[in-house]
Amino acid sequence: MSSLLNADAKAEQDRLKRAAAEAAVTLVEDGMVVGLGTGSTAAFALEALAARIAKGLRVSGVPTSEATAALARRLGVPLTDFAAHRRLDLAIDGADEVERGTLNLIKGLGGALLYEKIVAAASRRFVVIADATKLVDRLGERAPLPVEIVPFGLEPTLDRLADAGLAPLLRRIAGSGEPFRTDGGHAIADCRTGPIANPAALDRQLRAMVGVVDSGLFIGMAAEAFVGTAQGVQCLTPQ
Ligand SMILES: O=C(CO)[C@H](O)[C@H](O)COP(=O)(O)O
Repeated sequence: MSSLLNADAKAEQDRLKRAAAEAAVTLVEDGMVVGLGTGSTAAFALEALAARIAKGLRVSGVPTSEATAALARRLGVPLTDFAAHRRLDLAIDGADEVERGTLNLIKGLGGALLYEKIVAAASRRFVVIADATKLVDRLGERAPLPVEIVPFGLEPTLDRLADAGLAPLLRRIAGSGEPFRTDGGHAIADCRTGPIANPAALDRQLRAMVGVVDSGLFIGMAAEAFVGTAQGVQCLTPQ
């Protein structure tokens, strides 16, 4: 019974993710170079983009992960890279938490935060897509904060995160027992922060730590968030 309820809730969440993704993909114009996000919501956006390409839209995409690149190839979405395009017109990506008002984000539970941040930073317009469960009053309320770290010196870096009160847990590939590695070859520590009072200060503190590559905090980067709700898709802008 409860697994049926869970299946229903998951189907509804997927419906809202898809609706948000489809709304964001309407922003894509002919000739654009688009940053392609990672995760289940971003996969719905890729499907919507592929459907428009099948009808004649000409675009190319820069993927934020090998998984997204593989899906894009399967769906027939042409890929390009930063060597050919230093600036992207638009990037569309999911998020683990979206803070109401600021549109600051936690990203990276899918393990692609560094490449996602590089793509978002290189884009003229960065658009977030999410279902309503991702909206929070304060970042860190529900999701852990992923922090990407260099494997060399992993243990002292984890100690540094623990000394900062962040209770880091290493992300592991389910079942294998091996530490998870990002496409860039780094490890990820998921940190329990609780509600974060000053995300910009925490992001600065983390990025200043030896051994830390980047944090999953995306501060002041999102221009809009398309959020799928039971009442329809809301387009939020930073207040
Ligand atoms: O940051 C991410 C991957 O690194 C994803 O965008 C985030 O985890 C959301 O995933 P989903 O759309 O599957 O809920």
